[in-house]
Amino acid sequence: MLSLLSLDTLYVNACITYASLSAGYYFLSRRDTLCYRSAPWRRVLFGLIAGLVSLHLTVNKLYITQEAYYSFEFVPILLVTFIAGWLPGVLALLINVTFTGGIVLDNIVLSLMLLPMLVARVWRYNRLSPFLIVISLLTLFRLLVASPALNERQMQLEGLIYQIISFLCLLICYQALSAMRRHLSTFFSAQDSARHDALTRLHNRHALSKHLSELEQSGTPCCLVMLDIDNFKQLNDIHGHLAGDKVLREVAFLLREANDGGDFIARYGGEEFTIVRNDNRIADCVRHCEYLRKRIAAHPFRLPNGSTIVVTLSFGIAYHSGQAPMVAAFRRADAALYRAKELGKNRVVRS
Ligand SMILES: Nc1nc2c(ncn2[C@@H]2O[C@H](COP(=O)(O)OP(=O)(O)OP(=O)(O)O)[C@@H](O)[C@H]2O)c(=O)[nH]1
Repeated sequence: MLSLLSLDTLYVNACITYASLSAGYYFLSRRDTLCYRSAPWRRVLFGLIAGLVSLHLTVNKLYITQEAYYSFEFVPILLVTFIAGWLPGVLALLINVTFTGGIVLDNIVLSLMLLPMLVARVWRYNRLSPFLIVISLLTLFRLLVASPALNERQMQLEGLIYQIISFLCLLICYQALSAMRRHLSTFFSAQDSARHDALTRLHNRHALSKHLSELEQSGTPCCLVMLDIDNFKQLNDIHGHLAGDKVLREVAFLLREANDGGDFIARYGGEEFTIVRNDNRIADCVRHCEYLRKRIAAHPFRLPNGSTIVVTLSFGIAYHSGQAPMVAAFRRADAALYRAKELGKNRVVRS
C-alpha cells in the first residue's frame, strides 16, 4: 500500500503546517514576539490554530496497510509546544483528542509523545538540540511501531524514506519558525532601543520629537514640562557617576510611578526630563508638578555606598494651544525652568 508517490501527501501536510503556524505566529507577534511568557490569550489563539491544523491533518493520512498509517497530526502540536510553551501545546492536543474519538489508541500515543516534552519544559531552552533529540526519538519510535507492518524489503525502504523526509520537514518547519522568531525579536529590540533611553527606560529624545511633531500636526493642545535635577554635577562629583546613574534611574521610576493619565515622559538628555501632559489644564499640571516635586524631595535616595541623600528637582511649565508651533511652547517651558533655577531651585514655575 505504501508508495513513494504518496510522499506528496507529506509535502502538502508540511506546507499546510508551516503556512498556518507561520501566519498565526506573525499575526500574534505584531507588538512583541510570541513566546511562552506572552499573554495567555495569545498562546491560546496559537494553540487553537495548531489544534485546527492538527485536525485537518488527521484526514490526510498515509496508509501503510489497511490498519496502519503514518499521520502528520502531532507535528503542529509539537511545534507550538516548542515555540510557545505548554498552553498552546496542551490546547492543540485537547482539540485533537476531542474531535478524533476521545481516548483511543492514537490519542493515547499522541499524549504520551507530548508528556516528556511537558515534563522537560522544552520551550524554555529555545535551542535546536532538544528539538533534534525529540524528533529523532519520534522518528525511531514511528519506525519501530510500523516495522511489523512493513514486511517487504521495498516497503521497509519506503517507510524509512518517508520517516527521513518527515524528519526533514519537521526540522525545516522548526528552523523557519525559529528564524522568524529571531528576526522579529531583533526587530522589536532594535525598535525599543531606538525609542527608549538605555539608562532610565523612559522615552528618549528621538521619541519625544516624534511625539511632539505628531501633537503639532494634529493641533492637539497639551502642557509641556521641563524638569531638571538640582546640583547634579555636585552629586556626581561627591558620590561618583554610578551614584548619579542610580539617582537618574530612581527619579525616572518615581516619575513613571506618579504618571496618572498616560502622560508622555522622556529623558531629554543628561539630568533633564520632559513630560507632555495629555491633560491640557495648566492649573492641574502645576498641581501635578508640585506633587512630583514634593514626592521626590521626600524620597530617600539610597546610594551604592549605603548612604542616603535628598534630591530636588526644578520644573518649568508651558501651555501649548495646538495653534502656535510646538517649538515656541518648548522655549517657554525651558525659560520657565531657567527661572526656577534662578529663583533658588526646587520649585515649579509656569510661563
Ligand atoms: N551620572 C551621570 N551623570 C550625567 C549623565 N548625563 C549627564 N550627567 C552629568 O550631569 C551633570 C549636569 O551638570 P550641570 O548641567 O552643571 O547641572 P547641575 O549641576 O544639576 O546644575 P543645576 O542644573 O544648575 O542645578 C554633569 O556633571 C554631567 O556630567 C548620566 O547619564 N549619568
